[in-house]
Amino acid sequence: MNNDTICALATANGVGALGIIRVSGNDALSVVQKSFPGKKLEKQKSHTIHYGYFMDDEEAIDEVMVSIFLAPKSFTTENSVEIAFHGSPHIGKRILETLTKNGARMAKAGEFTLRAFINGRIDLSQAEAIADVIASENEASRKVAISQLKGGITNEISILRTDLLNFVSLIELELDFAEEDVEFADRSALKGLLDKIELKLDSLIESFQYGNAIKNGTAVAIIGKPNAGKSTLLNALLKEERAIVSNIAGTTRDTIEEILHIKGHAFRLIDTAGLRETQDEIEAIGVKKAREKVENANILVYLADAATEDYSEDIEMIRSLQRDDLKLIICATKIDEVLPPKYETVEDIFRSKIDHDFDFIRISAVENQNIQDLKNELSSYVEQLKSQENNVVITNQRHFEALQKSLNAAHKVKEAIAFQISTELLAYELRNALEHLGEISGEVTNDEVLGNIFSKFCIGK
Ligand SMILES: Nc1nc2c(c(=O)[nH]1)N(C=O)[C@@H](CNc1ccc(C(=O)N[C@@H](CCC(=O)O)C(=O)O)cc1)CN2
Ligand SMILES: Nc1nc2c(ncn2[C@@H]2O[C@H](COP(=O)(O)OP(=O)(O)OP(=O)(O)O)[C@@H](O)[C@H]2O)c(=O)[nH]1
Repeated sequence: MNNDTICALATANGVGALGIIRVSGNDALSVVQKSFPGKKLEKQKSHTIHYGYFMDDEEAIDEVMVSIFLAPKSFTTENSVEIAFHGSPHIGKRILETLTKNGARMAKAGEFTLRAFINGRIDLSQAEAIADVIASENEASRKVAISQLKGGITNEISILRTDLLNFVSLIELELDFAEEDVEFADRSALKGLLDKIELKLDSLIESFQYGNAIKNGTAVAIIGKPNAGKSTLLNALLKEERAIVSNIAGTTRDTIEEILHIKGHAFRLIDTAGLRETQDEIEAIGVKKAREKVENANILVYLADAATEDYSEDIEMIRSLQRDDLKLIICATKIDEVLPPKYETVEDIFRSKIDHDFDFIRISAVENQNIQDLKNELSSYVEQLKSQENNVVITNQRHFEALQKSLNAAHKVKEAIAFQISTELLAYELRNALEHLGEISGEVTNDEVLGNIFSKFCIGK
């Protein structure tokens, strides 16, 4: 690790009452001292705050407060200084320029947190939790991020790792004494441990569904034939919400999403850009576009006009879209236009033709009938994921993948035991399981993974 002294704006880039610049590294105090002549910073105690003017040569840039954190008692564990200035972006820029002249360099994205990780203050899952805390937008996401920051996942996993490590040592001992044909590691005890580990990993892996709902929201696709009432329903759902329209990069195509909050959880109502095109085009795109829309959705809300007679196309569409992990809600729309017996028959038609669980709701978007029922139904999807929740919820794709790989290796160890495959293979898969668990806390890692994680941080974090 290099010992450069780094600096960056820690607050958001824009006008504020105050702005804060952080400086971290061996020379943090002397770098700031050059511009803060009033007080001998080296002589001050850690965690003290000092008043004065920040100078560029003879020129006073701003009246500031300087806070000192002496190694190892700082976020990065290095000497750190924070400069709180009047929140003008111009002043922030002048101070950073001066610090650079004084011998600091501008920090890269995530570099403060990277240092906190490399210097052992936090593990990798905690570093990721910091990014999640910053990104949290509601109580649900804040709570899981803080629990992860406090070491939630690492604690769960380190117990499993310790037990596994124990067996790895015994198995390696067997390999060392291969000639003698002894068994140090009790196979049935190992199998017992693996059962326990599989259970734990299974439940952590399962929690990712809820974690994902918290972190990214639940994706809802609204599909139906032209004129079924999709736009009208969307407007009815979003009535009291300020619709946030976002372009999500990285998906195969541009999708527009409108965010709907129900009981503290976010639902992303997915719209594919360009779906509302001319009539010809809608017919041409049909199933293909609908499939793209539903591909990554958790819930499909299918709208069928209660006033029509023939539902064969709707049924065909639903059949071609249905998947086991997709919650299906069929809505008979425009019920204000028909008499009750009619929508009873609509439900019967769908019930007899679709061999997939679904909820059926009759709505009128125009008269705002039963829109709340639909919201409740959406909400119950998340509530039901939550009820499977364990204490620790996985919200991170990287952790999810590491847990899956570890579970896979655990399965293979069990196979190796059951079929009495070589001790070498057993040791190999055990180490594999261990290594994948270690990836989560970063005990096992590589530069590419680190680069990937920290480059996504903002500058100054
Ligand atoms: N001003 C300021 N506020 C901040 C941060 C910061 O860097 N600066 N943080 C940055 O993310 C977060 C808090 N995280 C921190 C973690 C550890 C230490 C620290 O100095 N720990 C020492 C001393 C602890 C003590 O005095 O009890 C230590 O643990 O040794 C500081 C901030 C949020 N608020
Ligand atoms: N009576 C009644 N009319 C409705 C209702 N919902 C939608 N409509 C009408 O049905 C027509 C089509 O509604 P849209 O919301 O544009 O339907 P859509 O599915 O978005 O249509 P496309 O954009 O062509 O796919 C409009 O004239 C709406 O006013 C409803 O609940 N009751």
